[in-house]
Amino acid sequence: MPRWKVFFSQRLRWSSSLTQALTLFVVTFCVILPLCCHRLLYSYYFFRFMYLNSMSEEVLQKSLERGQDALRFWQNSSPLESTRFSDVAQNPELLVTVVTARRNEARDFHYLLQVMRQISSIADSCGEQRCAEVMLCDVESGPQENEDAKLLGAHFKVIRRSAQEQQTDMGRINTFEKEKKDYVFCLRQGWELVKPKNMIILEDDALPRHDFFQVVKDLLSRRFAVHTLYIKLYHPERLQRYWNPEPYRILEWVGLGLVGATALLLTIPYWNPCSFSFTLSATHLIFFTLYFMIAAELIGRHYLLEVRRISPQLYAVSPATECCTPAMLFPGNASLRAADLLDASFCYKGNAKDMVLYRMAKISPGERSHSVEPNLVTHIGAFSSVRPNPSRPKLL
Ligand SMILES: CC(=O)N[C@H]1[C@@H](OP(=O)(O)OP(=O)(O)OC[C@H]2O[C@@H](n3ccc(=O)[nH]c3=O)[C@H](O)[C@@H]2O)O[C@H](CO)[C@H](O)[C@@H]1O
Repeated sequence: MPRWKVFFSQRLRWSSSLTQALTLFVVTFCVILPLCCHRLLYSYYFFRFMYLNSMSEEVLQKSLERGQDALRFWQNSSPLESTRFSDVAQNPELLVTVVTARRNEARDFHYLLQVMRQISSIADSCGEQRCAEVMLCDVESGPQENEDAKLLGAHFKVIRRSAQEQQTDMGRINTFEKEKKDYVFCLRQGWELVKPKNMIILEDDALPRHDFFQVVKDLLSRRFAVHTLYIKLYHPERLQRYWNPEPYRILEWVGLGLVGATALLLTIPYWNPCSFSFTLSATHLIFFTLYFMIAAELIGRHYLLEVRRISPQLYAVSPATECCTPAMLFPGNASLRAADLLDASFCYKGNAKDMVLYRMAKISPGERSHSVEPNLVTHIGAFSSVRPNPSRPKLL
């Protein structure tokens, strides 16, 4: 064949491959995904300007209704029905301590009542024995009392920081140091009172999911748990993206792309509807790996993680991420070690207890910390009790 013919046929092949690739990208990323994902809150395609306000209002409204329901539930339930919770057994396999303070701005939402109602309804989900002993740790220090904690006093064991201790804190330390001291108090009291084999500390706006105890049980049966200072059971959804500085996520991302690309290239000859001229080659593998990686990030890693809920064994464990402590599992006597580490640091704005714990675990010899994904609790606290709030908080 003359050289000019070879040249042109090569150019034609290249340009046809390029056109196919471009068409695929445009159709996927500019048509199909925007159509499918524009209502997904944690997707890059989320139409914030159209849906954020209405979705935020809807979530606030639902939380308010759940709060009012929970209030009626606890007001109407006889203490006798739930004395099973107020008698806390010694040396339980698991103790759940819920840290609570009065929430003036979100009084009507009754976060604590919602959380305790959910815990009481899933506490028997582990088979014959109750999944955990449950305790409340009321750290309210203001002149008004924590009414929700008072109402629950008839159903659960409640421990309180002594008035004298709180007086010492008041006015002398900032909110974040006070929050840390409260947390340390609850960690130590829980341990001293019942000597549990493992402890969970929940913040009063962390609503456990239905499979909470099954997954915790599975985590505790895995070998890594023995050598762990803490396992984070929640990380904010908005920070779950691949494009975040967490090294293990990059591995997961590339792995996902490679698996998707290989599966596609191996199966394409059997179902190729448009007769694309794809064959298994390094260029195609790289192209489709990138294609799947971009798609996964744009759809939102959060939604891919949801698939893991199929079974407790599928929940992923990775090195701990920085932010937030709404739900923390302390295996063995780690709660005492964590209390000591927190006690040794001073908290202030920008250096709250979550950051301190994360950093202390990193620099303390022999200590390791982990996160589990997807989340085991839903964070329902739209209004913070330690930071200023907007009048109508948004979901993002
Ligand atoms: C979802 C999320 O990102 N939550 C984090 C955010 O909390 P938030 O800013 O959302 O504050 P929050 O109102 O959820 O309070 C966190 C916890 O502190 C308790 N509390 C409050 C006031 C007080 O004087 N003493 C006290 O112990 C309160 O009962 C709750 O259990 O920042 C905190 C650190 O500052 C923690 O890292 C929270 O996990």
